[in-house]
Amino acid sequence: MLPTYSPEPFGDFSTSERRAAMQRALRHVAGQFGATAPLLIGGEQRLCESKLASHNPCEPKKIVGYVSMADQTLAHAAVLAAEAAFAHWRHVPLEARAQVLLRAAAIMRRQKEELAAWIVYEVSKTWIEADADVAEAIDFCEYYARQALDLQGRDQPLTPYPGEYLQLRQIPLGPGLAIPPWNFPLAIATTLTVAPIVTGNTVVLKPSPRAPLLAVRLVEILEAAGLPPGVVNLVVGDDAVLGDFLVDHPQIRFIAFTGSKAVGLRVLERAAVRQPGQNWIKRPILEMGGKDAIIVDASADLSAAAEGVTASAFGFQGQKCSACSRAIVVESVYDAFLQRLVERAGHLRLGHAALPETHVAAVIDKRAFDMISDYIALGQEEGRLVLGGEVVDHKLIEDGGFFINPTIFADVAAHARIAQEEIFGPVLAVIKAKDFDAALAMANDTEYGLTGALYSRDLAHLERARDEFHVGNLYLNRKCTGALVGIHPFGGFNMSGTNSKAGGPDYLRLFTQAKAIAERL
Ligand SMILES: NC(=O)c1ccc[n+]([C@@H]2O[C@H](COP(=O)([O-])OP(=O)(O)OC[C@H]3O[C@@H](n4cnc5c(N)ncnc54)[C@H](O)[C@@H]3O)[C@@H](O)[C@H]2O)c1
Ligand SMILES: N[C@@H](CCC=O)C(=O)O
Repeated sequence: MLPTYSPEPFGDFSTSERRAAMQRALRHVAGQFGATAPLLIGGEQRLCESKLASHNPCEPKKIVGYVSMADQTLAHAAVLAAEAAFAHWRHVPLEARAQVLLRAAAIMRRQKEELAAWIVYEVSKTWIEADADVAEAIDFCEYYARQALDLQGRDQPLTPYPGEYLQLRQIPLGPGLAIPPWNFPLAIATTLTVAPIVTGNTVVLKPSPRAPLLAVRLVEILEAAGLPPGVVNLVVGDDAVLGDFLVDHPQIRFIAFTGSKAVGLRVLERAAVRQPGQNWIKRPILEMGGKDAIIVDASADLSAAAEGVTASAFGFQGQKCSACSRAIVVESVYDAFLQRLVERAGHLRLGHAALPETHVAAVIDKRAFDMISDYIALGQEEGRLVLGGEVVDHKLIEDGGFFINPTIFADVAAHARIAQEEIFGPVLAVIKAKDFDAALAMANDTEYGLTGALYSRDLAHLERARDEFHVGNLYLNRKCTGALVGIHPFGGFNMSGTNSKAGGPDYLRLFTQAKAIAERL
């Protein structure tokens, strides 16, 4: 019998052993820089002539590694491999499928620092953020292994009917796509891949070209955990070449996507079109962006609120869908809160992700750097700069890293562009509300609805937030990032996606279809 699920503890880097282990892992991984990883199709490693380089955002001249790049012929081969593997994988006993996830979790646990080190270098997460990414990947494997045994290991209860033997079975869908974003390169690649396979589906995993190496690591781990050939196939390449091609492919049955609103909506539209030879309705599972707000009311503990807003806005450089990008503060405490916030966020240290003392490191790449810089320029017109703002010109930094200071604009109007559009960087808009009602209305007045938080000691306000704050993940008197698998099922409303609730009790159901069987006795 499996022990009860509980989330993987976070690394405690205050101990000298853990710090030394992480330093060793960083050196070990740096020693492997520049290697070329193959694609994996039908269990065969495929090295191609064209290669994608993955750069360290803190030192972009350093290439962390290369991955072979697929063209459409190889992408097609990957879909056919997933289709072929489905014929046998769907019949592999559930316990054996769950075992693969449990073994993968055990391997990840053994390689915890090494995986975190790859994340530090590939996407520029600080130690604690990288460690949390690995812990979440482990949690997804452990949690879904148990959930699958619950969902598919027994027939679902039905109302008895005289003279009939009744069953309701959850069966897999078929071969599908897993399309993760770059910002949780291990955790989200893991949830989008292992949830479908444990329920008997097969997968073509197409990671973001901005962070392909952790997907390579994931596939290696799944192979080492005993996953048969073809059950997960890895293709990496240009979005313009592979994106629409894979989404449109007639043999694809479901698309598990996490990323931006624009791409999510594109996937949704294209998936709705029936292609020649396609005998099913494709099932899109889409988790998209956010414009998440933290409300601070007149009764709030302002120091706790400043701490929570700082962590939510600037953790991983604000590059989380859950990041707080709007602090909505009631007039009577606005100045006092702002002062505490600026003081708190002003202590954040900008630096290389590989250094343990760093709080905020580089953003993912030049494209992100330029886009965030444009929003900072716009913020100068739309608000009053109270922290940061000067974009650190990457040319001025010796290694050319894409560093941007934590930036806060105060007195931003609720409908300003920096208060409505997802910036996905370390930029926070602080908005004044005349009272709690106005604050709640502003918080809900966006096209998104992913995370939100309220800092308050007023029981009536906390109750109103439970009822009226329209977000998929609501947090009361705590930060709005850091959902834990099995504890805070994650996914939003409105343009934030289809509310799939990764790490929740219904998630696996999205990768199955229900078959009702009645036998006359
Ligand atoms: N709601 C969530 O759970 C969640 C979690 C993490 C990130 N996000 C969101 O993801 C975004 C950041 O990630 P990103 O920059 O990688 O997003 P993105 O939309 O640019 O890319 C997401 C994935 O889609 C792929 N892609 C791009 N064009 C495609 C196409 N035409 N067809 C198919 N796939 C295509 C990318 O290569 C990548 O793998 C932010 O908006 C963030 O809020 C949401
Ligand atoms: N699940 C993560 C966010 C994932 C999006 O980037 C959190 O809860 O902070």
